[in-house]
Amino acid sequence: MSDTQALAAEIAAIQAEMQVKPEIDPAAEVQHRVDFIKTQLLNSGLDCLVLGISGGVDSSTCGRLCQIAVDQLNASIDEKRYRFIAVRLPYSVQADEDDAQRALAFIQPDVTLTINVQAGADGIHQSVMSACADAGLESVAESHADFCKGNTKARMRMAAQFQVAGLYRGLVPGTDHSAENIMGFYTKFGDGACDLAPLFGLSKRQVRALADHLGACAETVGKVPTADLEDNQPQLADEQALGVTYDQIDNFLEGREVEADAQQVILATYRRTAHKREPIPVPSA
Ligand SMILES: Nc1ncnc2c1ncn2[C@@H]1O[C@H](COP(=O)(O)OP(=O)(O)OC[C@H]2O[C@@H]([n+]3cccc(C(=O)O)c3)[C@H](O)[C@@H]2O)[C@@H](O)[C@H]1O
Ligand SMILES: Nc1ncnc2c1ncn2[C@@H]1O[C@H](COP(=O)(O)OP(=O)(O)OP(=O)(O)O)[C@@H](O)[C@H]1O
Ligand SMILES: [Mg+2]
Repeated sequence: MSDTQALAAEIAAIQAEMQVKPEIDPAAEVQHRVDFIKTQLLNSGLDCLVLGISGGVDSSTCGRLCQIAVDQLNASIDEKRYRFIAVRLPYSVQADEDDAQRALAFIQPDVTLTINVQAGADGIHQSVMSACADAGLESVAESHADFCKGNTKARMRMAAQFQVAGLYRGLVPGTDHSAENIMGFYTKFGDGACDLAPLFGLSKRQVRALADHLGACAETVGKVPTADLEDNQPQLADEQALGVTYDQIDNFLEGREVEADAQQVILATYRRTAHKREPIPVPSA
């Protein structure tokens, strides 16, 4: 096989793994994913869904799908057994809190909780930093420590959601879709940790199309994606961190033309983050 053929085969395999369709019917995708959520909840024997709502388009869309799913389940048994619990998880005060409130107004969750993750994230960060210093480990650049602390914030959010799920017999959906999945653009065992991933198989623009179909307002549908994890770079746009645009990632996923340099970044990032998509390695028997 020539290098060109090997590259084409690798791209085709990644596209198949990511399961993104070149075109979608948003109404059909909504019902398909609502049915998926209902099946997962029924099969679990549990009673609720617990999801962090940031104000971004991913959690707005996933949250609305969850609320529709529990509404449909309750209607089918004519009883209010199932609930969707939306969780606001600010680190102190969130700069784009207005967007989060807009998202909640769109989702209309059965229950909304607000859990400030600052004390937990700061506590573990400070304990880690002083333990490393006390042990004489070399100091790391302030920017790198802040980046790592950002991942701790994501893991605090994960811990909070799973505690609520434990308390009230719930599942934790995740908001990872294929444009994030291909780039490994999530915190391992942070927002990447979930019981089900209803948005998988969608590109970012397809997530926006579902949000629009569901009736989200233009601000939510078009909101600039941000992980907003770093103290030193608040509201950093994902596209700046990724080095490619979501349009370029979506074009790759949907099998459209992609500029050569963007394709290189996508492939290199996919390979580097393979460990996040693999099962945990174990020794052979
Ligand atoms: N080759 C390898 N084989 C097995 N494991 C490997 C490994 N390389 C790293 N690891 C492990 O993985 C860890 C690194 O992964 P991780 O902790 O995730 O950290 P990392 O991938 O470095 O950072 C997460 C990235 O995702 C972004 N993010 C996070 C959360 C939400 C969003 C969003 O879109 O909103 C984006 C965040 O801004 C950042 O750019 C290492 O510390 C190590 O434990
Ligand atoms: N401040 C927050 N409050 C509640 N949940 C949060 C918060 N920040 C992140 N999350 C959770 O972590 C998930 C991953 O964040 P991510 O930024 O990828 O999604 P988003 O904010 O919904 O959309 P976008 O990627 O467009 O910003 C969110 O979907 C949400 O479930
Ligand atoms: Mg976000």
